Amino acid sequence: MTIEFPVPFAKMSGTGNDFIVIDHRTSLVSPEEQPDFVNKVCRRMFSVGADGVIFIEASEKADFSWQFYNADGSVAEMCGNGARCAARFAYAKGIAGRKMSFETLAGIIEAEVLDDEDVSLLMTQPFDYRTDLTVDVDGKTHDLFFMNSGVPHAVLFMDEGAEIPVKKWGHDIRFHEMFQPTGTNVNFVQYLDDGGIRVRTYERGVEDETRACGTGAVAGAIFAAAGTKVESPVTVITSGGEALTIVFDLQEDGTAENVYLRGPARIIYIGQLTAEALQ
Ligand SMILES: N[C@@H](CCC[C@H](N)C(=O)O)C(=O)O
Repeated sequence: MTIEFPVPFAKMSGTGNDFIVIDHRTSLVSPEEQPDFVNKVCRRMFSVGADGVIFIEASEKADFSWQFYNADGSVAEMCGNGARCAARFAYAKGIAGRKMSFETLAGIIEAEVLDDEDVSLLMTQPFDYRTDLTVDVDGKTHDLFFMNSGVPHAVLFMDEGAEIPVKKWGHDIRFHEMFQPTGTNVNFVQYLDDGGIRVRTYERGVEDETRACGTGAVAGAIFAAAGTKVESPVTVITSGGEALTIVFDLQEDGTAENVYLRGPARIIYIGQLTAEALQ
């Protein structure tokens, strides 16, 4: 194994979506080792446990670059909650100032660390909108909306108060043939009385419901606004009960421009991974 132990890291939480963030400007884990390393350190109860791992790397085009991994060791192009954590980490470590930009596989993200623990992100432009799809779940046909807000997202609107088996339905849709070979994240959206929405997300690469998903909140908010039931800024209540704010310019055709995602990014603890974290 080409891993330089101990590996310093920060455990971070973006509205309950939790990550291990590693300053990797000096290489500690070789690229070939990274998927297995991630898979092992993300195991809850046996290691640190997290929804993903973020390696902060040097960049020639921006303040830094990142490599984002889901808990299962798969690479994702973007992660909204992880991006807020990466920005807060970079600011805390002096890698970037309050206002920064960083490279992701989805494109350059601009971020600003605000006065409190909040971070605001200018997201990449969503694309691949589909509003003509349906899917059969639990013996019923549901309208399904789709976009790529950095990563692929399916969105289903559910009645308020409906019991939603997120893990089962999410899994079935994530692996549905219409989304192969890449698969999709799956969001279940409910309108709230106060004008906001609740979004519960089944995440690809975690293969379960997570406590929050930033790019999923973006997709849910834009489709909800296109359906004229909410307006930007949209407050999204996540599965973990915390709020994200999505700001965007809705276009006449239902697409969105200038999409911002704002919410907390907390440094829970810092530590050092030993080789035993991989056992
Ligand atoms: N939790 C993230 C999304 C992470 C990537 C996703 N699981 C995928 O593989 O597409 C977010 O906050 O956006």
